[in-house]
Amino acid sequence: MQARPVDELTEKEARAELARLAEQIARANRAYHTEDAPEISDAEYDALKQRNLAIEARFPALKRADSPSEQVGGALAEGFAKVRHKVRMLSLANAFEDEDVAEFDARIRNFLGLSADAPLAYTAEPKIDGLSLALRYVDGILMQAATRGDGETGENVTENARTIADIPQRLSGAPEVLEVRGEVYMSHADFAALNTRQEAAGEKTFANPRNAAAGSLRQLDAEVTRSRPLKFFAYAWGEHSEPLAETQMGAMERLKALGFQVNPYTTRCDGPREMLETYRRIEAGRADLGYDIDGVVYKVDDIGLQHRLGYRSTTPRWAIAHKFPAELAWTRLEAIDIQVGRTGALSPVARLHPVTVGGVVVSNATLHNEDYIAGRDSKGEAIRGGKDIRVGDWVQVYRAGDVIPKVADVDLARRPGDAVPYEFPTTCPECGSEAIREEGDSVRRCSGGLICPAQAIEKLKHFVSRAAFDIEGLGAKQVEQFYRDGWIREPADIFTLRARYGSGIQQLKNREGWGERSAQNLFDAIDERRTIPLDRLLFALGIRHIGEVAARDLARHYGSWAALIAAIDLATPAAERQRQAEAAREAERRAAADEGRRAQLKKAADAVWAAEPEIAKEARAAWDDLVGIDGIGATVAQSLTTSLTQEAERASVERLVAHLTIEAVEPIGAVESPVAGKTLVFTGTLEKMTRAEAKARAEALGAKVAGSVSARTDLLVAGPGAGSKATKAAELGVEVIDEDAWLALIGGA
Ligand SMILES: NC(=O)c1ccc[n+]([C@@H]2O[C@H](COP(=O)([O-])OP(=O)(O)OC[C@H]3O[C@@H](n4cnc5c(N)ncnc54)[C@H](O)[C@@H]3O)[C@@H](O)[C@H]2O)c1
Ligand SMILES: [Zn+2]
Repeated sequence: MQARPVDELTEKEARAELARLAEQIARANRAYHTEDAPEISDAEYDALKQRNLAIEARFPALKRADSPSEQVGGALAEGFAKVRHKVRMLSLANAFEDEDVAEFDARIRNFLGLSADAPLAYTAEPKIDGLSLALRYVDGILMQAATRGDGETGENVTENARTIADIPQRLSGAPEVLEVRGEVYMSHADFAALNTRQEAAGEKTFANPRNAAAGSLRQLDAEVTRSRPLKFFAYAWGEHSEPLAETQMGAMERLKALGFQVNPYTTRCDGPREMLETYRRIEAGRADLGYDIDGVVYKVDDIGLQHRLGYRSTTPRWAIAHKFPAELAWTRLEAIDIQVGRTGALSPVARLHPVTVGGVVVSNATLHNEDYIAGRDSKGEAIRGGKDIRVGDWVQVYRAGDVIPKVADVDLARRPGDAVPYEFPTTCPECGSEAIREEGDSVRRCSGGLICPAQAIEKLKHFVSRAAFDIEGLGAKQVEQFYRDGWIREPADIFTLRARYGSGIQQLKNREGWGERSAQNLFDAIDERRTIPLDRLLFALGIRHIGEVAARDLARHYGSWAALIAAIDLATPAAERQRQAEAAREAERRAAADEGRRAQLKKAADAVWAAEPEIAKEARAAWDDLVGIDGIGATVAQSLTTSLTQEAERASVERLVAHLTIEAVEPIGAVESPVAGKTLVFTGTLEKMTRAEAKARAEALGAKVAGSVSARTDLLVAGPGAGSKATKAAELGVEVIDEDAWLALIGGA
């Protein structure tokens, strides 16, 4: 799907899109970081993050409280003890183009107040595609190893780390306290051998070396980790009782002297030109390294400057990851299959002649939707120069350290003479119901609803998934089996399973794969989930557009299931009216040629509301309240009201809820600091740091920095030459302090 250019978005569209992006990114993070099983490609993920950043840059006011640009990694997996990091473990900002590197240099000079020709050195080193690990040594003895987790708290994997040969158990000549950080990874050869062994043993194989490394390190049984050939490169440090060196290069040498592996391709560079040369050299040697790298990391060499530059919410200002472009290959498209998803979406899947892309054999790829196959985007505009995709075509497959590959291009010169345009089905291949494509939707959907077995099964799978009810022993496979046998047709049936079959556990025992013990465990696991937080329940229902983030927003707003349902019922007539008004407006918009007429028609559409005084005030208020929730918006609200008031669907939800105790959800906490939550203004000349640096420090401590003084200002930091702002602050009774007092307040220079 071709996304709309960010600078064409209206504020309303931007808000809705930020919500959607938060959703998609949260989901990808969970799959990738928590479950080691990514669902989208890295390139696709990076594109989502970039777009989110671009929209936030254009509409700073719309930035969400739970913005993905403020988060690192994913939730911790269950079963590990938690380790709170003394120094946060962060992510890296990305560069994709050469210009981004020059800009990175310019930004740093600007921040530090350095002229364009002042010397400024960097290091360039391969970005290892593994997972980061923090090793804590006290008096030279390895005491603790922790994964990054969400950056604040990681998983304790000490015993697992002790099994890795590259990780020294003892250091001599190290500072009293030293936390060494680096990347755990697996070589290509070890990865291939591991997959062969896994396959022979009938165990799951890994999609790529990164997943294999992450899955192997994060094992509850360290003996499993021992059997996996993991390696480790050191490249950073956390808490340390004395400095390692004055430069990044020096620190790497010191780490090497202490007995760590450091990457031999790390190079000192005198500026962007040398950085790009090093990037090209590392990229050219990539295939011969024997392990995966996904880019080059540049870091300011001078550690003193690194300290001054400091951090944004999730990334250091003094480093950036320059990513390699995605990997591509050509192969033949053998067939197009249609899969039916949870919301009835018909998704076309390309069956490919197997081809190796970036070290992974690819035989399926997504084709997105019917427009994509036809060579159009959702607006009807040409993509790929308008080339359609046909069975028999040679297609370009695109992958970037990822799992679901895509078809990016078609070679018309190699198109077989008898190839015909693909005809997208207009009935559901699973249940035969009509498949409808609504105005403005790029996806065709099966209209069968709950009678469509594909939708019912996908809904159930979603219901029991990790982020939803997470019922131990009831995975996708079991759900399919239970559905086929007619034991579970809808979520409520899960909670009556024991009542219906429990007395005769015999029945379950007689089935493939179930014993007395596992049946009993399943019933117990189900009982454990009879109490469920409201947000999880909402997410589990699998309503279109309601992902984890929207579910949490709704749960926080309404507090209880009863309040939510009451509000929805109340808002529904208004929702319907709104839908009609929008449909009218949309139809007119398409008909209207010129501005004047459009305005006239907009008025007419607005009149739909005006002409309906019987839509009670409360309905309107309930609707406004719903769409007013930060991050919800009309699309989510419509989906929620439509699905929860649709008769069969509502009945099914009511049957489910009757078995549950639903818990309220608490709001999130904030950073603790003397300026957290306060609004600050800087004015005059600061002498110890640039304005940018001061602002960054304040924001890192949870303060908001405003450009002008108002009644909402809590504190004015005024350097010499402060003018009208200081006067205004005095008038408003706002507290004014100087730079030294400011430094003292935030804990020194
Ligand atoms: N496919 C998906 O669904 C999905 C989801 C989430 C994240 N991702 C991928 O994960 C990455 C984003 O996650 P991220 O927050 O870990 O950011 P990142 O991988 O872009 O950068 C930060 C990480 O780089 C690693 N690193 C490797 N070599 C390094 C070196 N020499 N110096 C410093 N750091 C080095 C560290 O582990 C560090 O935490 C991206 O590549 C993204 O595409 C993919
Ligand atoms: Zn169907």
